[in-house]
Amino acid sequence: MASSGPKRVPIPKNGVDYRDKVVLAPMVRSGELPSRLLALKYGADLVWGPETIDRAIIGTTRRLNPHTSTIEFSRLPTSKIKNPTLDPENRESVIYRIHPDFEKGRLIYQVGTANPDLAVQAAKMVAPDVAGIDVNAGCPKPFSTAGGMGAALLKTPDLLCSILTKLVEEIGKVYEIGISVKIRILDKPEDTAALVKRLAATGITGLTVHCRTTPMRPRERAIRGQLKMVGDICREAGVACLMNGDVRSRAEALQLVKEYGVDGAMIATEAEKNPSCFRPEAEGGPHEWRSQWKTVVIEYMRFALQVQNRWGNTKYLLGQMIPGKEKCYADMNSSKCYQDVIKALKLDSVDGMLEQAKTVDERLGIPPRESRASKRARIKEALKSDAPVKNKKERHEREADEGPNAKRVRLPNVTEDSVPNMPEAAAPAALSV
Ligand SMILES: Cc1cc2nc3c(=O)[nH]c(=O)nc-3n(C[C@H](O)[C@H](O)[C@H](O)COP(=O)(O)O)c2cc1C
Repeated sequence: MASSGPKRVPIPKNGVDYRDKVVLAPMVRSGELPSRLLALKYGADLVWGPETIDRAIIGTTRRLNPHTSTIEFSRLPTSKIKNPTLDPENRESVIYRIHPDFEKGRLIYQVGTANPDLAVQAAKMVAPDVAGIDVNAGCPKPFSTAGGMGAALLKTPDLLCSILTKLVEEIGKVYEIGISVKIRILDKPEDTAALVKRLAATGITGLTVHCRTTPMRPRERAIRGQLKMVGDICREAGVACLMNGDVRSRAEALQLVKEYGVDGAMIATEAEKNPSCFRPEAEGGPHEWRSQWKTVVIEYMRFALQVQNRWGNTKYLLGQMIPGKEKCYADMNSSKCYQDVIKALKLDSVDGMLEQAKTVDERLGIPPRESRASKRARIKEALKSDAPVKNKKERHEREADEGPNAKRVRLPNVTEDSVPNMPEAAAPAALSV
């Protein structure tokens, strides 16, 4: 990889060298702990956590969860304050979760901020547990830019530089971890160049450039025309430069890094769908998604259960990883708890996963519920011989099967909603006549 240069900012003792790395991008929702662990398992060199706003992490309580061996930063949800009887370990209150063993030296915390003091306060909360702090200066969403955060910082370079300088002085140097920034390109290359020069002079050790301008939609092709220039400026300043935008695999990343003279690459959307994109070619490269998604999903489920991931997040990620055309996509979508989804994915016979799912449901306080798909299948089964006859042809067919005098008993008012939850084995008997 192109990592030689006239100058190199020294690598902090507890921090990371961003050079020669293919990394998982920061992704709200899609960058929670199980997703990061899976990316690492498949070979990601570093993982970014989802952007977490400074005020969200400030004031949280750090504790080790003995059930999962993870460090959790949590706060009391408002509902819990109103109702003190709620389970004190309610997962919904966890703002950020880290696996101190698996992520050691490889996790970058991304902060959303528009205020140097709050940025430092937030960074102090997690600094002993992470290898670097990254500032989000690229998010175009109104919830970020409205507060002057994310891509809005590209228009206030003085503020962005003061945030980075303060983080370098009060966090980077004190905790000896890396400080970096993630930006987007600006319309004019000369404006991007001027900005990157200023940022690189703040003492940061890494800079990621997302090769899209702020108004560009994710589906628009990344523009790589300014990339070499950004890489050159960073190298001149001794700052590692990661490229981002439309990188789909480790192999492609390595080739692009060479082509554009940057130090590494960051993958987002492809990793969300198929984290095996980080697999080295020597290990077979990425799985072919449409045919082998299940291999990846099984590994994901192992991590989700192991760290007792929030159910809603697990379901969301499964929605990204399972091709929409698969039959089990709909079943997964109607799942209401871990036990449901394990059955929907037909993983009940895999390594005690169903048992584990039961424990996790209990720990997360998710009441056992039957999915719509399973309920529908059960009702269909129970009503099979009693379904109303639609037309003459159907009646003839049925009479041929059962004889004209076959006893036909309709179940009164049995609808999908009126069938109570009951063990599947008990259902047909309860409905038989
Ligand atoms: C679901 C999702 C969430 C994202 N959240 C963040 C975020 O928290 N912080 C950030 O800097 N960028 C975020 N991004 C942008 C990505 O990090 C990345 O810059 C962008 O998707 C381009 O990379 P790609 O072409 O590989 O998808 C997010 C993207 C996606 C798809």
